[in-house]
Amino acid sequence: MPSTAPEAAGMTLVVHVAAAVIRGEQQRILIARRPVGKHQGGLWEFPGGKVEPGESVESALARELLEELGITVEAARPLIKIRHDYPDKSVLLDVWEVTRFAGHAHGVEGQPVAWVMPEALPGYRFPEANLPIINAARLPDRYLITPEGLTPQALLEGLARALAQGVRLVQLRAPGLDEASYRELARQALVLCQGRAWLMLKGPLHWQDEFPEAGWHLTARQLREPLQRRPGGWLAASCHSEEELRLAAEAGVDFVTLSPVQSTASHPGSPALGWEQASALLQGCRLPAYLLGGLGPQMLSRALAAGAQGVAGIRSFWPA
Ligand SMILES: Nc1nc2c([nH]c(=O)n2[C@@H]2O[C@H](COP(=O)(O)OP(=O)(O)OP(=O)(O)O)[C@@H](O)[C@H]2O)c(=O)[nH]1
Ligand SMILES: [Mg+2]
Repeated sequence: MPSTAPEAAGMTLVVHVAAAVIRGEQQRILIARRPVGKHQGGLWEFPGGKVEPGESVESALARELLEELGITVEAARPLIKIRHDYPDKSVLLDVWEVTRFAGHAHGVEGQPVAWVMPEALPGYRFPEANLPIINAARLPDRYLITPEGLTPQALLEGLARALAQGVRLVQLRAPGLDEASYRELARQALVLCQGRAWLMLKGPLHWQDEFPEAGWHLTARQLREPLQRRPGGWLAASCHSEEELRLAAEAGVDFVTLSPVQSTASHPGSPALGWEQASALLQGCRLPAYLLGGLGPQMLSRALAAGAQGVAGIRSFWPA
């Protein structure tokens, strides 16, 4: 698709930028240092540059990475799009994950480059717009939500199987359990997940202090309550509308689920968004978002094309 960059959105000129999260060995990611004197100079960045008029974002990405790093892109997929207003400039960062490339990556323009582990990214200074990119680069493309109606024992057994299959992000959802049983289950699940996957818990925010290693997944209702963000684990939220996506962004959550994309057995009463509306909502959302609701792993490429971080699932992701 031809680019409209720089595009006029109302009165604001938005500079369309193609940027790359380049994966190398051991999942390391290439970052480069912006020359002092340039916009956001001296900070680290994901390599890339402006999309030229008439150029597609994929061509721009390939051209910029050849110019700046001397590499040829062989495989890439959309990761996240971030619209950001700096005091002096508005950008649309169109970020792609480069999963395969040829050539030896080096700073062609003399800029320092570094291959860093995803979890080390938060230790580098990036431009203000980049935080969601860092989160998107660290998060996996599948988010498992545990099915309801299972005993704690069955939940732990299923969780162990899911971890063995490589699941890296899990939400412990067990609405049928009383509070004490849920908290006990959470403690055991955290032990299972340690060093293998991130565990997201649900419940009142004052429980968080009991589970410092856990992430927290807020309900849409909790998004409307006063929120105290704690340092440490991930903070996520369940969103179903444009308003909730906006509240999540304002609350500073790290990622969201957007649901229901299709109608599901677990939530029969909720009207589905459908793919078209889900994609439209993602266009306006700067946070990594997992699509949820009647989707399975086979819908991953469609979700990525719609602008999602990936797919979240309950039954379809639960190991048999
Ligand atoms: N490449 C890149 N640009 C970023 C990032 N984050 C961010 O805010 N930007 C902003 O996006 C714009 C694109 O910048 P660029 O300087 O790379 O563009 P370019 O390669 O075409 O450079 P040029 O202006 O020297 O031709 C800049 O205003 C920059 O500050 C990032 O992670 N990577
Ligand atoms: Mg550049």
